[in-house]
Amino acid sequence: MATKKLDDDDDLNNRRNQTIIKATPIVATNDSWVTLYEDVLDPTDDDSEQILHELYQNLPWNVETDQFGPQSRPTCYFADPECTFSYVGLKLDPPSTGSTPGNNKWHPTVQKLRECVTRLLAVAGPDDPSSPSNESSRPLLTACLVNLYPQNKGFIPWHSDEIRAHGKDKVVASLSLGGPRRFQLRRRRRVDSCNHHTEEGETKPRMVADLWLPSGSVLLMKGEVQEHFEHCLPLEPEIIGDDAAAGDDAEMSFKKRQEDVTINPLRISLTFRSIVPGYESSNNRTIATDQ
Ligand SMILES: O=C(O)CCC(=O)C(=O)O
Ligand SMILES: [Fe+2]
Repeated sequence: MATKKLDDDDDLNNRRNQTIIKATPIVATNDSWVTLYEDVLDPTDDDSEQILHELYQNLPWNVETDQFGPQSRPTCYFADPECTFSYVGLKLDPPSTGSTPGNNKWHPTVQKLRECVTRLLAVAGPDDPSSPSNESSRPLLTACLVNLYPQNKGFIPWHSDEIRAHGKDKVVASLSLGGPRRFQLRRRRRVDSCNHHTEEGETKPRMVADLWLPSGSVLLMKGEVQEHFEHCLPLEPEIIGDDAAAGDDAEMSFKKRQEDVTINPLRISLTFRSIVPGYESSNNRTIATDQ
């Protein structure tokens, strides 16, 4: 994707293709993997900035209403035929052309990014157990929920993704554009038969990760991650620390800092998913309520 401008220059293309993608394991147990891949898109290439603004302006954003009310950010959904995503009382179907029901209509840029993330997961390494196996003949990434976090707005509260339709690999691979925005991951709490809260791995700290997702990175969640963990993307408070209460100088310096730094910058995430075509219709499932 980032090589678009270099199409006529094989030498440069070759060099770019050798760019090192940094992989940081965040969770790696026998059934759950969370890995952050950085520099999947080159952040120094203005392409990622251009793609961010193209998607921001051109995608058909919509604030969906789920069982808890209007969602905390606009989204839009692309998917292969019959790849319905049902979560929190909401059913998202693949876009259709209108006259041809079920005809898939991926936005061309989202489609190119799907190919880019598919390539990343394919080369993530056969020795890496977090690398999805995709033994079926259909594409691994069949759907994409795109999330918009407008500047100083847009967040996602603590939740686990509803992945019952995501097949064996249970892949959610989130490509970040813009930002950075904060991402937190913690162990899930469960209520036992006596109505007591219990935590998975009670001897370990509950919070597992608290990091900033850089533009051009991909956060892969795979396996039983949603079963054992929950995640969120909070909004940072606009006033940090005691500065506002600490007198004129501090207030001035805070205002200055605000001019220099956008605390919650515009971000778009493309969450590519391994939804199995026909799963929801053939299972005629009831809607889960775990977000
Ligand atoms: O924006 C992200 O990277 C993750 C979004 C998310 O948690 C979701 O769509 O379920
Ligand atoms: Fe999520």
